[in-house]
Amino acid sequence: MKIIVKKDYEQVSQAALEIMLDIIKNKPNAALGLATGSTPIRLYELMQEDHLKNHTSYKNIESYNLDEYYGLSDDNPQSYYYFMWHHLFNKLDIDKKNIHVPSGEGNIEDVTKHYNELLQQHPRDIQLLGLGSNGHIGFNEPGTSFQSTTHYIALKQSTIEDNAKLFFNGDISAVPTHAITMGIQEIMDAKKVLLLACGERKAKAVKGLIEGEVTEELPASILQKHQDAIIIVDEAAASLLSK
Ligand SMILES: O=P(O)(O)OC[C@H]1O[C@](O)(CO)[C@@H](O)[C@@H]1O
Repeated sequence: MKIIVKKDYEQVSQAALEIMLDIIKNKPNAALGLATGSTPIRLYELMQEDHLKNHTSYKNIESYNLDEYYGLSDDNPQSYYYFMWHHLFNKLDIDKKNIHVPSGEGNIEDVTKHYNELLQQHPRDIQLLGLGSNGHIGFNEPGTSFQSTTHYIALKQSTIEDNAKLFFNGDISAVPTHAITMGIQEIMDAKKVLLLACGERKAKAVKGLIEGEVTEELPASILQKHQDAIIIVDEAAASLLSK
């Protein structure tokens, strides 16, 4: 694992941009594993700015998102599909048919089977990740098997509380209690993994991820075993690291 500590959120986002652009420019048909949450928002803005200024092409880029709330349709402003359009895709020249987000509706078995098959057929060149304050990646909550593939999961109360900030007026009662998430095995299948974490609230999970034992109780710790994982954190998120 390569650990990069940057001063603040802006510098974390700039460093992440360089890594993303390196892939996109060198492989115009790259498959990107993308994430939601508040952390990648600035990175996505920078990608949009770069596209408008430098015309980096996304015409043949494919995207595969980590997760979706169960019970929300694509056009629900609180869905992750909508989030991705709003924060990233709307300003890129990406082909709509190359955008993939697990469906938050329909028969759970069908939805998970379909996404599993899709991921098997399209290995990701990079997987971008945020980090839950409880150490989750995607919506793989503590206790999820490292062998998991796409599945339906009940969100922990702490995740519901953390994520309420992205809902209208921070309304916790509006946050769905379940989600469909890419599994840990599928995250590990990506050629490169890029995890971003900022703020003091993430410091404990960052310490566990980097210095703790590899355990299903802290899902992100599995990244210690990935052959090309890059962790970029700001000083606040790095504050509990011993070196
Ligand atoms: O970046 P934030 O807002 O702290 O949130 C991270 C969250 O986003 C996600 O990446 C959603 O997929 C989860 O891993 C986590 O719940």
